[in-house]
Amino acid sequence: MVPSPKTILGGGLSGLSAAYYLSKLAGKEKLALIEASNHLGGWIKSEKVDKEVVFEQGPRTIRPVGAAGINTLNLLDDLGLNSEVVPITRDNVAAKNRLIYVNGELHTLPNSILSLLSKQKPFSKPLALHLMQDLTAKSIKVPDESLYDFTKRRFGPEIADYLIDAMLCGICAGNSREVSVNFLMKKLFMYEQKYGSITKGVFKHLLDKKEKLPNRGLLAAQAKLGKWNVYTFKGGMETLPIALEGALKYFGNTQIHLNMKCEKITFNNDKCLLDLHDGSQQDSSHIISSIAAKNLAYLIANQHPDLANKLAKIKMVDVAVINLFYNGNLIKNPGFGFLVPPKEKLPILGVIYDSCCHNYQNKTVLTVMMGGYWFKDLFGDDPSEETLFNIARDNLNKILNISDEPVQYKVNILRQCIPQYLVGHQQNLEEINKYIKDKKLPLSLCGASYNGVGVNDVILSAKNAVENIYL
Ligand SMILES: Cc1cc2nc3c(=O)[nH]c(=O)nc-3n(C[C@H](O)[C@H](O)[C@H](O)COP(=O)(O)OP(=O)(O)OC[C@H]3O[C@@H](n4cnc5c(N)ncnc54)[C@H](O)[C@@H]3O)c2cc1C
Ligand SMILES: C=Cc1c2[nH]c(c1C)Cc1[nH]c(c(CCC(=O)O)c1C)Cc1[nH]c(c(C)c1CCC(=O)O)Cc1[nH]c(c(C)c1C=C)C2
Repeated sequence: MVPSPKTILGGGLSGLSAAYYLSKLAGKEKLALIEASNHLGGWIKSEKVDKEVVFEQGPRTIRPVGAAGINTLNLLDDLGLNSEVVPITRDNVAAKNRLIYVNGELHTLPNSILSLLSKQKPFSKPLALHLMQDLTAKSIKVPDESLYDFTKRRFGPEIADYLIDAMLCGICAGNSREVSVNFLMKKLFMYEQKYGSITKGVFKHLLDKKEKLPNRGLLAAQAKLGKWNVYTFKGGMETLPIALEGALKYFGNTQIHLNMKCEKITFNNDKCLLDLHDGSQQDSSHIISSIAAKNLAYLIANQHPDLANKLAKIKMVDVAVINLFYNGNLIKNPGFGFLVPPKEKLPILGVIYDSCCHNYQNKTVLTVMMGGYWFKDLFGDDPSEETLFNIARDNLNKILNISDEPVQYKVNILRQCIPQYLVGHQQNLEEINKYIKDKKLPLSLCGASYNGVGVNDVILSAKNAVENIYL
């Protein structure tokens, strides 16, 4: 009898990465990858609109640091993508200039020791003094807390309102009053809980061994030596899923099924059965689910309602992405882009200056992101593309003083695209993993819903999920 294949559910970046790592470990074992849409890469979509200009719908830059950052660079080495990478080094304006729009003005966020020590708008005193509030702030014992409450308690309201609120918009389009402190500041929160202040924790841990990092391949070594801040790809981010798909085809042991939504999963002893959109069924010895937790919840709800309830707690938000391309250099103060803290009550979350990262000559390419946690309140259930475009253009015209019309633009509404790690996320994750372990379900989880929403995180989550099967 032919053994049932291991199945990867979802063909986004995490599903493709899981298939890649699994292919390398599985030897001759057959694998299946099931993807609901006709496209591999999930939210990663790059559309070429002229000779050099690319409209990115999803991610556009990757960080090269930490274990997860090195892991991605090593994967790029393996895939032979070295010559496709475009580094943005720490001395590049796109790395140094990150802006926020507050009180009708754009302000550069502090990017050097000197700028931490001097008073800079919109802050009422030097940032260093805000940070020093931690020394005298009263500590409280709590199991988890919102990012907003934590930063307001430790550093004061200006840091929470301008810096943290804006940063959270620029990473998960979320509300810092609901997102867990562990999402961005796990270590700092642990220091406060253990030692009474972040500063004390930092000093106590100064001599700690550094995080164990994987060996650096060629690209990771170049990134360190060359002081890369972030990087992207010449032909756009889709270069990565395309290369992963190519590698899977080369290995030849993964059958990729596109347009094949999974509608139900039934676990039976140590086997699983997937009901597919076309009425067929797929037997599987193990499922690696890379789809959003709330989508997985729906598939298992009948048989495992308790697990489904826990998975469904991991909420997602909608983001409208408006790419615009203009002739000429329209950005007076180049940089990475700007974020708008929610306190400003504007209908946009932020704008990325894509042309600054790619060094396009005499062209301006911008991406406006809108909605997130506030999508429905701002735009209702089903805003038209025209409405969203007009809002994006009017805000750009006002904030960047642009009077030209774009040569081209594109509006996409990314429904349920970014997970929100709400207060209690960590505990919920532990309960999810315990349930799967206790019931001995042949199920592994990876993707943006669990241990980090960035490109690096989802690739590493896939690698860990695969390696844990073979432990
Ligand atoms: C607007 C935006 C900007 C971003 N910017 C950055 C950035 O600059 N840097 C960075 O590091 N990260 C960024 N990210 C995050 C990063 O892009 C994502 O976290 C990552 O791409 C998620 O990959 P994934 O595979 O986990 O999920 P997805 O991309 O959601 O893939 C899941 C796949 O599963 C499929 N699927 C779902 N249900 C089923 C089913 N029932 N049956 C079969 N298939 C199914 C879907 O069709 C999809 O293809 C951004 C994300 C967004 C949305
Ligand atoms: C306004 C909406 C969004 C912008 N980017 C994202 C959203 C939802 C998504 C996103 N951006 C980054 C990540 C990865 C985080 C990681 O763990 O690596 C994700 C999921 C990268 C990022 N972008 C900004 C920051 C501060 C970061 C964190 C890492 C880094 O330092 O590079 C800034 C930023 N994001 C957006 C804008 C307009 C912006 C402006 C300064 C858009």
